[in-house]
Amino acid sequence: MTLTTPSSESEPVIRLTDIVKVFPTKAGPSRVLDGISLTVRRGEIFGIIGRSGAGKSTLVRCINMLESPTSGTVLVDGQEMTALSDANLRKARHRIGMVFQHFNLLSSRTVYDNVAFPLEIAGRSRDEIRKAVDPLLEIVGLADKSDRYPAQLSGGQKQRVGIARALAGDPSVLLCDEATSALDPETTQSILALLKDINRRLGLTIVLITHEMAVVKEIADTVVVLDAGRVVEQGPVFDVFTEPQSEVARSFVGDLLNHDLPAPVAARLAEGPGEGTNPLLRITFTGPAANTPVLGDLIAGKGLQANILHGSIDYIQDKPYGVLTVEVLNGETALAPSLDYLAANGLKGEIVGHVAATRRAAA
Ligand SMILES: Nc1ncnc2c1ncn2[C@@H]1O[C@H](COP(=O)(O)OP(=O)(O)OP(=O)(O)O)[C@@H](O)[C@H]1O
Repeated sequence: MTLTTPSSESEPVIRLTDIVKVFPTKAGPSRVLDGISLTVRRGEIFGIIGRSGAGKSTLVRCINMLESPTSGTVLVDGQEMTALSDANLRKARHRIGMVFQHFNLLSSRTVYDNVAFPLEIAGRSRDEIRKAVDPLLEIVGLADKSDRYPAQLSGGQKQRVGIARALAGDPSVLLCDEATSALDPETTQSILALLKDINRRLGLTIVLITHEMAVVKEIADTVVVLDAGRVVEQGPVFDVFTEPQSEVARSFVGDLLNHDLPAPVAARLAEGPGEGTNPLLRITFTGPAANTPVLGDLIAGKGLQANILHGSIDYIQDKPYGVLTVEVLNGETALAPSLDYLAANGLKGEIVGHVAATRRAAA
């Protein structure tokens, strides 16, 4: 096994071009996917996020052709899925593993037999099946539970079986449809860690759809934001988190990174600048600039007198991202040089409002 790191130079493994899906409904045709084009590169974890009804499940089902697009092309591992005969499509699907929100295990089969199932269907011998299944149960940490039935497992253990089963056909791509949505936060963490481990150790490309930005933030390299069947934003997870461009991405990111002012501070917001108010300065730290001793420099070097009101620091793809909101007590003299200092050091400084002053600058 080799450790792999995806990069923008990795070859494309999935390429969707102008995918449209129209469902007939009683109320008339419903255009659920409206011209989606995207590229997933080998070895990356690719997140697709959107609100309920955005078209995520339909899109992911178009990748393995459980749903056939009304128009557009689906290329997986060099094969045009949209042009295959039924027999060749069945073969091509063996190379695409899928993990479901509700596990979809066979209740009358043991853990071992659930994982073995796709290999039985593919006509493998008992010996071949054992050689494939035993290491998979090791990878997902269920080697000691191979004789149990699904009803005797926790939700997280069931999903581990689902993941092992999806890996049984030695897929080149793993599709995860809300794989952690039915799990509690702690179990979610352990399943995400397992997916990340599988991605890194096996170099397996993973596409995961979710409505939770925390999931994307935890493990994805690239993210696409879907809204009403269209891609409204896409890019490296760090970029989408730190500079979201679309309204949908902003609302997902805002919820998670808590940019909003805490209620007691918001209650002090004044209509605008004026007598008896102080400016609120928000400083955003990203990447290497996060290691600059900003506050010390501003206070000691620029004479800033500031009251810290709110702050957080987070790590996205192991890179720090922080936001600090301070009330500036001596804005008339220190604000301009402070903003210049921030700009010169590659940090974002912005005035996000004014609050009724409760303290004045020390003379
Ligand atoms: N077979 C179908 N016939 C008609 N409409 C459908 C069909 N399947 C899905 N839809 C509609 O397509 C839209 C997108 O559904 P989809 O399940 O892809 O969204 P989603 O983003 O995965 O939502 P959720 O997070 O709630 O699962 C919804 O409005 C849904 O009602």
